[in-house]
Amino acid sequence: MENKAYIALGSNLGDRFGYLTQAIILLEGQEKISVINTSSIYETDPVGYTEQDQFLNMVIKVATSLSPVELLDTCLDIELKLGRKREIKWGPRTLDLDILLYNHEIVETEKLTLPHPRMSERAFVILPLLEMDPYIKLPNAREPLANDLLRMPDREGVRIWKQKNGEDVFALIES
Ligand SMILES: Nc1ncnc2c1ncn2[C@@H]1O[C@H](COP(=O)(O)OP(=O)(O)OP(=O)(O)O)[C@@H](O)[C@H]1O
Ligand SMILES: Nc1nc2c(c(=O)[nH]1)N=C(CO)CN2
Repeated sequence: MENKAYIALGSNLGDRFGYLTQAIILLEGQEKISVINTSSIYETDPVGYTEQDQFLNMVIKVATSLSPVELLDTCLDIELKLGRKREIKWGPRTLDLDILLYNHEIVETEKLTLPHPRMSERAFVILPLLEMDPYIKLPNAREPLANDLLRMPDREGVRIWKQKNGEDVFALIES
């Protein structure tokens, strides 16, 4: 499990907390994935398509022996298992899993882009990511990601919903 990846989770339909929890359990249940850290959970105003309910968002860090594309396919499978339907672009969803970073790799294919192309514009991604790794820098970036947050107008739309206490990865979803 030599590779490290960050995955963003989002849900704004139905039992939002239940979907995030199930996603983490299903990821951890994969033989080639181990969840090694989780952020707090944030409640966030919808971005892009704004006529929809608030999201719960969080970021997790995994160790994996899957390739980036295999990890993406696993995430897409889990989205489907948890009832994801693709209807409106950027619209409501039971579960969204986006791979933010995979080691320091840069990938630009039709199926997968790494780092995730919209991550540095999204306070609902950057805040939970910085909570876990405050000095993180994207591959090829000149400045740490924290500097992007300072320039961001929508960070007021991101509030802690369930604070992570302690170091145990599963403390958050078991409490
Ligand atoms: N880093 C990535 N993580 C997840 N999916 C990606 C990534 N790069 C490209 N994709 C592709 O994006 C496709 C569409 O993803 P999805 O429908 O979840 O988009 P979205 O979540 O609505 O919008 P956004 O991509 O802006 O978050 C996926 O099927 C996948 O092939
Ligand atoms: N607050 C918030 N807004 C969004 C989100 C999300 O996860 N959280 N996901 C989107 C499509 O990926 C579009 N807009």
